[in-house]
Amino acid sequence: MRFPVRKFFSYYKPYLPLFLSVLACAFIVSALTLVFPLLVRYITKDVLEGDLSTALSEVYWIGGLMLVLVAIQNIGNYFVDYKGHEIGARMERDLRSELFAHMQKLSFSFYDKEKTGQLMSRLTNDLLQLSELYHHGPEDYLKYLIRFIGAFIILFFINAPLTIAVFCFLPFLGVFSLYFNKILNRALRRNKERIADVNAQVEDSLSGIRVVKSFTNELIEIEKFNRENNRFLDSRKNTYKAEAYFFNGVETFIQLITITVIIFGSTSIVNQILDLADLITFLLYVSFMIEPIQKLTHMSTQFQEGITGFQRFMEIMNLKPAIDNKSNAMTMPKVLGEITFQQVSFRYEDHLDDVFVNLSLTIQPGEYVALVGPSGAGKTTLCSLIPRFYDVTDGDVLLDGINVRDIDLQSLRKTIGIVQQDVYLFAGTVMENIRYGNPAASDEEIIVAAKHANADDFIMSLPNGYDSEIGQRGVKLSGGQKQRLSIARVFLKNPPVLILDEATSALDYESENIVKESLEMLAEGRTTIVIAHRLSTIRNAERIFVLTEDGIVEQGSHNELLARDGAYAHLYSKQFELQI
Ligand SMILES: Nc1ncnc2c1ncn2[C@@H]1O[C@H](COP(=O)(O)OP(=O)(O)OP(=O)(O)O)[C@@H](O)[C@H]1O
Repeated sequence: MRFPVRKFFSYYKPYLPLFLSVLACAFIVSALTLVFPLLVRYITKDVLEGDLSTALSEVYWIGGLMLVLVAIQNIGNYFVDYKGHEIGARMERDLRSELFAHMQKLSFSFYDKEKTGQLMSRLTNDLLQLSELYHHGPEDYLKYLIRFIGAFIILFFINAPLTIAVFCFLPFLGVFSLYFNKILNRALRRNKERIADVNAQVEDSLSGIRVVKSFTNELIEIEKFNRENNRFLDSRKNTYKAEAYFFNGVETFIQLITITVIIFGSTSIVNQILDLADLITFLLYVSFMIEPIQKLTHMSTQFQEGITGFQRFMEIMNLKPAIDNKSNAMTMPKVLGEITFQQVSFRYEDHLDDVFVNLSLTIQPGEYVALVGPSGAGKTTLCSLIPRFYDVTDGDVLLDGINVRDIDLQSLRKTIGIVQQDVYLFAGTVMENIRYGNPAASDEEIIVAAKHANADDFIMSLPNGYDSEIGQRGVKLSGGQKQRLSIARVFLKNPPVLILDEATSALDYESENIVKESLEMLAEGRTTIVIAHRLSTIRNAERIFVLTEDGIVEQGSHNELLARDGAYAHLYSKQFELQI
């Protein structure tokens, strides 16, 4: 991936005035640094040429001048350090926010492929060195470039042949640095991938800690973690090896430069081409030239980390959401809730087989229908096409006769409420979790929704009522209680279309009855699609669709389908036998 230079620099835009003042300050500080060896040269020449009384008085005023310069430099450095770092940190914050906002837009198909822990790593670890790069990058390069060019000019005036001898090493040093920067970039990129794998492993193991413990598989998890941790160590070892080659290679060049100056300088003194004061000044300016090389070499790891972090940031930013709004997407006015699948075919990305082909069906506004069929037939998938969690491979899905692809995504998804078997609650209070259904709802509306969902009684029995913390993913609640909170959330959302995907299948008999009651209330006046394995729960559906790998093979009421003695009757009798 080529480094996106323009995009990288675009993040300076909001802070340009402040950043330019930091740069100007860095410029002044660097330029002032160049004056010091000249002052030293001035004094040394006076002392060496024997004019001691003048030298002494000049030492005082030059010393005073140096103090003033040092004070200006330190104030300037304080401003550069503090404000420069602040700007860098702000920019890193901006990138992180932008990445998170972008991730929110990416579609299900993206999340099907990516591991959560790795994405977390991109958001945190990867961006950590960016503030340093944004701050130190331009500022240090400017600072050191000024010193370097300044030192070169002054050196050239002191002794041109010696300066040229010193500069002969630089092209080699340049090629050497470029080569190792490439190797470092690769090594640091691998580091980031490996730490992302470690994060993914932690996320996976800790999210499933209950399963780990119930199977007493802690040792397996520790082994898996250690494997990733060791891979991270290996990649770091490679990075340190590259760094050691690089740093020491640069040091060798620097030593060669110093030795050259000493040998050529000493012979020049012997040949009376150069005096001692010039040689001291020369050595000071050479150190001025060398210091930038050393500093930039040692910072190159940080810079490269920032660069690889930015490249990995751009990999995600360049991804377009697989499902997005059309430019002229329409906002739905009042939705009646008619749902039509027209010759719909669907295949998951990277999969060879279609989940269904040429499937057609229509659900009337306000109708209560059930979707049954063997596991893996595609019931959940079919329902996920209505809110466009995935787009059809072929055919159309219509809501009130309008193609869902033509509807603004927010507007479309606002019309659909989903209650699943797998309830996801956020760490926070009961109130906050129900409010998720409608962030603008008042406390009173939330309590009404909870009452409709048969949740008010148990909420009031919690230590802090609606303000009780429910723990990560709602661990402090029972399955039935979590389900009732999720139903309250949908009551609050008040959508005209409802999808109940195995909403009661994980519950015991008593909880199931309470939840069923609230679901029936929720379904009133809405187009409702119920996905159920337990056929006894959908007997009252107006129509039942039987979905198998051959598509919709039957539809009708419970009694009609039993009378037909086909697939549904077969499924039903199988379940009935099992229950006996
Ligand atoms: N995100 C996904 N990526 C790839 N394939 C998937 C994905 N989700 C489901 N599938 C596959 O699509 C097919 C249909 O799955 P789906 O969950 O829709 O079936 P289902 O009828 O709802 O099953 P169940 O009754 O067991 O919940 C299955 O073969 C499944 O493996």
